[in-house]
Amino acid sequence: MMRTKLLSLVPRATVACRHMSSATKLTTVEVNDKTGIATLTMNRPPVNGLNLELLRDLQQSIEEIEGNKSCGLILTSSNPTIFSAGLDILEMYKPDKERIRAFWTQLQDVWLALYGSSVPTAAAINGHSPAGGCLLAASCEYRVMLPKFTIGLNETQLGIVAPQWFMSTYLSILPRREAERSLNQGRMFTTEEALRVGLVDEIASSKEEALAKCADFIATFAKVNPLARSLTKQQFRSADLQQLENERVQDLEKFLFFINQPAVQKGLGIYLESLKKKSKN
Ligand SMILES: CCCCCCCCCCCCC/C=C/C(=O)SCCNC(=O)CCNC(=O)[C@H](O)C(C)(C)COP(=O)(O)OP(=O)(O)OC[C@H]1O[C@@H](n2cnc3c(N)ncnc32)[C@H](O)[C@@H]1OP(=O)(O)O
Repeated sequence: MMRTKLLSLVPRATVACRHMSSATKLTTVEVNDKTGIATLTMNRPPVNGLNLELLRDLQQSIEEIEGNKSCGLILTSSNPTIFSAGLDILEMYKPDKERIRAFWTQLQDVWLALYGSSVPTAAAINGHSPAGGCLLAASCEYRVMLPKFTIGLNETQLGIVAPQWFMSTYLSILPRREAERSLNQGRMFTTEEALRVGLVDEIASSKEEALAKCADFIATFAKVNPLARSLTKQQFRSADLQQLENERVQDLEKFLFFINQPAVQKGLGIYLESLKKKSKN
């Protein structure tokens, strides 16, 4: 907060972008002084796996952006080929009892903050975006993706089940038939396929272009009354948000029960091994 206040004293002409949060975190926030748009970058090598710490930083950054009166939020990644590999499977495989509770609760918080954000949101998807990575992108209002990557909710391929609020997020973008079929299949879409079904809105040839297209989308609201816009967005999303708010505890217990099933643990172990083998080849 102190940092933000001090930065606001710096004459505007001298800085094009203000770094609002520290690079020691797993996320950074940069606010463009010209457009007022905040870019939130995930930075957890090697694959932006969503572990407890990255989720905490994501939530703090979203709150920071909500609090600093930014005109919009663009979510992206510092990794040139991976937006996010989704939930860090190591959080769910042979989990620590207390930590896994905190982890899932934090994921719920991030989704509530991002899906329910009062500012316009867009994702510059500059790399692969499976499962939890897709959830983050899909929680935004607009998506621009680079070619030759993949995106989708692939949970069933791992022998796990996307909970109701993952499904609601998909349903806020895709026609019901497409959402149901691709979730059942655990389908990963190529960039071109994602554009065709409407999972992404545009394709860009570079990260810079993706960020610019996201900024253009956010700029479409420049002349719209911000309160009217955000209350309208809230009305569209409130049923989904309320459902998770009302069922948070049950959702956590369902997750814990499911993830601790021996068959699920065995499946996650095999999947992790296959990822490790692949990375060694
Ligand atoms: C009645 C109804 C009941 C309902 C109940 C509901 C209960 C809820 C159940 C649980 C729901 C959970 C929802 C889960 C969501 C998820 O997000 S699960 C995660 C899914 N993610 C993936 O499948 C992606 C896996 N990764 C990849 O496909 C690739 O890594 C990549 C992202 C395409 C990148 O490829 P590449 O650049 O080639 O990198 P790699 O060499 O593959 O990986 C580098 C190292 O990173 C490790 N790694 C990759 N992904 C993950 C990950 N998600 N978690 C942990 N670690 C990961 C990989 O193993 C490599 O590690 P090293 O070998 O040690 O280098």
